[in-house]
Amino acid sequence: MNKTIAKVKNGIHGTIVIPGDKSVSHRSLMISALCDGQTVHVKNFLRSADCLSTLEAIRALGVTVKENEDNSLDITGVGLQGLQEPQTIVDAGDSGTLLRLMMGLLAAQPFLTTFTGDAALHKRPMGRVIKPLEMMGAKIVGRKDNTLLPITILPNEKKNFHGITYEMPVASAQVKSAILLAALTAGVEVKIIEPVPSRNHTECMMRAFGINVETNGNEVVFHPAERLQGPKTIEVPGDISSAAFWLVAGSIIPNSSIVLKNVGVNPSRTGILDVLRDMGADIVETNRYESGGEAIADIHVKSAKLHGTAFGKDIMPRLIDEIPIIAVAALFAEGETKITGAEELRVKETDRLHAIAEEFNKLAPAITELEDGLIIKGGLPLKNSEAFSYDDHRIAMALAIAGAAGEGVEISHPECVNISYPEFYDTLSNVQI
Ligand SMILES: O=C(O)C1=C[C@@H](OP(=O)(O)O)[C@@H](O)[C@H](O)C1
Ligand SMILES: C=C(OP(=O)(O)O)C(=O)O
Repeated sequence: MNKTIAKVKNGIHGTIVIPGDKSVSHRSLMISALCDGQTVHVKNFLRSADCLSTLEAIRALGVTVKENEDNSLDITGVGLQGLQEPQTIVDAGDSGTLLRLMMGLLAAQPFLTTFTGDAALHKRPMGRVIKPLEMMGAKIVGRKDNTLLPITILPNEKKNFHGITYEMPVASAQVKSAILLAALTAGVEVKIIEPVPSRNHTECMMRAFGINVETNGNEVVFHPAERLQGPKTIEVPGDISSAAFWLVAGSIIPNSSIVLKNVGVNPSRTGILDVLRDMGADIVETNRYESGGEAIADIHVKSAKLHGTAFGKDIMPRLIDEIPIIAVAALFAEGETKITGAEELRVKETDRLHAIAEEFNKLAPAITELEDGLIIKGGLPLKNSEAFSYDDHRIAMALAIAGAAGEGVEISHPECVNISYPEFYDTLSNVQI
């Protein structure tokens, strides 16, 4: 069934408590699972489809996870050598993060794991993870010359693993994290060099668990540890990639004023704040503090007159998932916006550059698709139309905000928001006067 989004009449107002960060939620399960018999309390875990798939996968590896009513988890670690062979195929669902990080986690285990996933995940490139893991000693087989799902990790022994220095061809936190998790479980030293630094949640969380991970510019060096000593509690910050929809909605819908609570503002994720401020947005951060190496703040956003901008590959990893909603900001800005260096968007849940150009042009003929980006003409009148989510959560939510700020929209395949933000449509209704 389609989702009808109406034009917002009188602005959006109030306070939104932003749900837990998807990246940090995945990592909280995988890293806590490796503690020595200790129970880690994870607060504000994101109960979305992707993170619940990771919860099931971790249980399949023999780890006890208690789910509490307040969205917290209690995870009892089994130690660095304590994971058990899953009795059936591990289903990664739609989640690139689950699959790629778990391939690292399981690369050096003495048992076999086979992964599957949904139709979208079967098309996404996995050679980028398999290659460095094989260089470390892993034995992995996958469809199409070890590049695609289904993928099997063969039983292996730690003694077959060795450290590597790996220069990553693409900036990817998932590839970096897979290598770090393999190094942790295999007990080897690795050095990773990124073209541009990507999100560093794995490094932050490993440090919170007593691991020595050094960062120097584009280089990350991991030193092996005998065992993991977890903090008693992990606090998952609100996901800035979810807050992004309200940052843009609050900016472009006239007469809006909205406070976003507990947003993760780790500098490796705040490219959206830089770009929106550069476009003229009125965004103020308050109540800043740190937890587990992650910066957290409240963000107040008010309507503002935006203008076009240009940005490219250097900032891309800091806002990689925000391009669909930044495209919406650009539609409502004065002048042109040019986005380049965004070719990674072609291998997300869908080809997001193509999906943005196809579907937003149904609302206004404003977008030109480039090989590695988009040119967006701002200020054209929008019309109400039907548009397709491509079963991609970020496309669906960006379309919803474009419709709410414009003349409404009918979204087909709207339920994919469950991947990262199950309460998104309810929140959109609740913040309208
Ligand atoms: O490590 C992570 O949690 C993620 C890394 C990014 O992917 P890449 O590593 O492929 O850039 C991002 O797009 C994804 O939503 C989450
Ligand atoms: C690309 C995304 O996630 P993943 O790679 O985990 O599927 C996303 O959430 O936008």
